[in-house]
Amino acid sequence: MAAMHDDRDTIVAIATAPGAGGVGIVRLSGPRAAAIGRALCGGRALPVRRALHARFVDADGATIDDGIALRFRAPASYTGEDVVELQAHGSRAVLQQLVERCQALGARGARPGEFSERAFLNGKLDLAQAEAVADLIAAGDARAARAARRALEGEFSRRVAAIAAELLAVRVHAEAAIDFADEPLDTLGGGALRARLDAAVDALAGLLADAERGRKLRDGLHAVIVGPPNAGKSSLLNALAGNDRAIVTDIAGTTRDLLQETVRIDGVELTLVDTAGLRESQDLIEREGMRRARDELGRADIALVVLDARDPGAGRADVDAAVAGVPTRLWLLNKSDLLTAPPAPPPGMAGALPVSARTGAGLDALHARLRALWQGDAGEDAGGAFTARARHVDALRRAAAELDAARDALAAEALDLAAEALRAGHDALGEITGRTAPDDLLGHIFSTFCIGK
Ligand SMILES: Nc1nc2c(ncn2[C@@H]2O[C@H](COP(=O)(O)OP(=O)(O)OP(=O)(O)O)[C@@H](O)[C@H]2O)c(=O)[nH]1
Ligand SMILES: [K+]
Ligand SMILES: [Mg+2]
Repeated sequence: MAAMHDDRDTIVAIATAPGAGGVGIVRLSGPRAAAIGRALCGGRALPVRRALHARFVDADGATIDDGIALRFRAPASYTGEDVVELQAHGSRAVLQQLVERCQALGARGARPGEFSERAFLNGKLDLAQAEAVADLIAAGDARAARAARRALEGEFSRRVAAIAAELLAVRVHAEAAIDFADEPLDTLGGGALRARLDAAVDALAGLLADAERGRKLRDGLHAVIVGPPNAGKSSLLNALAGNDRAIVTDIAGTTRDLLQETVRIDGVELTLVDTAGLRESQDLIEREGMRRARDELGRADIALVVLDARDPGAGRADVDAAVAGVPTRLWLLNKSDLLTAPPAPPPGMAGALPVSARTGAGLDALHARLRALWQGDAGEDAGGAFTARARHVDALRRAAAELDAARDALAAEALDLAAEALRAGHDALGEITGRTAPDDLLGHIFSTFCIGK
């Protein structure tokens, strides 16, 4: 991990959210933070970790505002550097003047996420923990916030690090055995080696499953609405979202492009994507729409399959093929308002729900079904759940593939191949905590943070 950099510049930003508030905070970090803070407080030295009530003054001593100054000495601060926080009245004009005064005194405006980036570079947080800071700030409900806290506290990182350490040990053992290639592996502790690798494979599989749940906790569920033309897909999107975003007409093939809406149903964040109806068509635009629909299904947690309740078999073949790979499929028999008797459940559509996008009938049952799915998927908050990101899941999957390769290589007594796969698996895990993350990935991650964080 990088050592602390005393040659770094000192950065400044407003740390509180835009808009007026009772209190607003300006944060400084870097070697000149204490000196700049002192100058702003009219030359009064800032005590460490104690509140100082002070007047904040400009260059000619005129008061900008009065408030509280707090100083943290490196390395015992959020960034690991000298940090000063100025709490003033939460006026944008006041906070901006304080920032400008800090800049005149030698600080530089911080880039988005730069405080967290410095915390990462100074070893205060690993990358997954820094990402958890951003996830905590963005958490939409208490459960997501608790899960982000757990990731921030290192719950996720510790499990990654434990597996990484195990892989390193197995690799060292395998590399040592390469020098004795004439001897059978079993006389060189091959059995123990395989057992350790098997245990690491199991631990990684468990972590991957938890990270996939954590990804859903963070991102919500991704539901794609599909079905034959005119079944009422766009009408259903509008009914669930409570607006009229999607164009609805009685012309088959109305929807061409993907249309996305984020809705919150019983506390569950759901991304809904409306798609073009699936059918044989020579129309170029419509075909491109269907291609996009199929593509989108590749990212779906749930397919909401909308069928016309009066003829649920119509167009089924295209739809069944398109949703075959989606983890969860929910069959909706729409336009149930046009039926005189409840529809008989069609074959192969266990648990099909009659609904009506027009009258709203059955939508409560659909909400309940989605909620149950969410709880089954993301897990009840029984403890241990942590937030994770798609990039973490991806890295864990790559690590798992490398471990499989290492296992095969060990079985074939190809020790050099096994060692190579173990190294690649170890590197994939290192991307999660940032140990082996390339600079452009780091830059990308921190640039998505807000300024002042
Ligand atoms: N009676 C009744 N009509 C509905 C219902 N849902 C949709 N419709 C009607 O069915 C027609 C098609 O609705 P859309 O929502 O455009 O259907 P779609 O599946 O998005 O159609 P495409 O985008 O063309 O594939 C419209 O005339 C709607 O008013 C419903 O629940 N009941
Ligand atoms: K239509
Ligand atoms: Mg439509």
